[in-house]
Amino acid sequence: MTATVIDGKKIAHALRERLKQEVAELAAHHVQPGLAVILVGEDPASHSYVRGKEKACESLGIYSKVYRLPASVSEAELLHTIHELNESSLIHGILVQLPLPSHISESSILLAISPDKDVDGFHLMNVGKLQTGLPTFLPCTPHGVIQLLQYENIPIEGKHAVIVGRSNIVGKPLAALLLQHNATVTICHSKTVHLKNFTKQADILIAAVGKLRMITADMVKSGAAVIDVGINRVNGRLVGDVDFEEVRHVASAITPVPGGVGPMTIAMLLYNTVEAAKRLES
Ligand SMILES: Nc1nc2c(c(=O)[nH]1)N[C@@H](CN(C=O)c1ccc(C(=O)N[C@@H](CCC(=O)O)C(=O)O)cc1)CN2
Ligand SMILES: [Mg+2]
Repeated sequence: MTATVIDGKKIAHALRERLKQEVAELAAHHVQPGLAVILVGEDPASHSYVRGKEKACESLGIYSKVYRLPASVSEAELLHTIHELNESSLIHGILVQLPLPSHISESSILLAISPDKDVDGFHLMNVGKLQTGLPTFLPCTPHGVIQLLQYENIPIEGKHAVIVGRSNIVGKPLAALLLQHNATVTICHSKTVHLKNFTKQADILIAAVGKLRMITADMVKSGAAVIDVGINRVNGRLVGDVDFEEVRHVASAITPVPGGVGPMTIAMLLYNTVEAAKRLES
């Protein structure tokens, strides 16, 4: 078997074209969606993602403002900036790029963002809504994964989805979303004993660990759909958590890195920003 390679760039592009039209329709009603991004510190990867977000907003006609703050910024200063943005009529979406420096409490910062502007879907109120099945902003990467599966007509209902990784930004919210789509969901993590016994059962296998090529062909059931959320840098090159060249001969569908899930993360952020503007301006 040779897997279909899922082209996340193409699917993200199609979504962005749809959003561009929506932004134009909003402009006709004198509404311009606005996104504020707060970036703390000098991490080069975070700077690169934020530039990607800025450029994506520009290409759609979304207003964006980036706050680039030094790693030494205090939690109080950060909270002050968020409180101002909560009140700003130009801003519909607020995002704090993660990770934050260790002297700042991530949970206090995320809790300060107005849930109505929380386009990452990380505020506890929105985390609770997702768990409860109430409408809310869906976290961008998990939502992107669902979109990829749906675009490729990969069935979710009744399927066994195995997620390797239990982070708050990918593993846990993705489990909630897959459950909403009636999958049977297993979450594995670094302390899982006999990981392969679980991954081998997956109809949909999601790798979100951040460990280079940790999913090898012998861990994958023949015909499974394999989604690689991993981002690892090797000598400046990006590599996922899945041994792509080997696993593509076992899976029925597979996402590459780069060009798989990554572009969808930004597309879903744009989607949430447009949604936020529609809700706040209606
Ligand atoms: N507040 C948030 N912080 C972080 C999030 C998030 O959703 N919200 N996710 C990640 C980083 N991230 C967005 O912030 C992100 C990661 C990767 C990509 C992407 O487009 N990847 C490309 C390759 C890009 C490259 O060459 O470096 C790909 O995979 O094809 C976009 C966004 C952690 N923090
Ligand atoms: Mg990718």
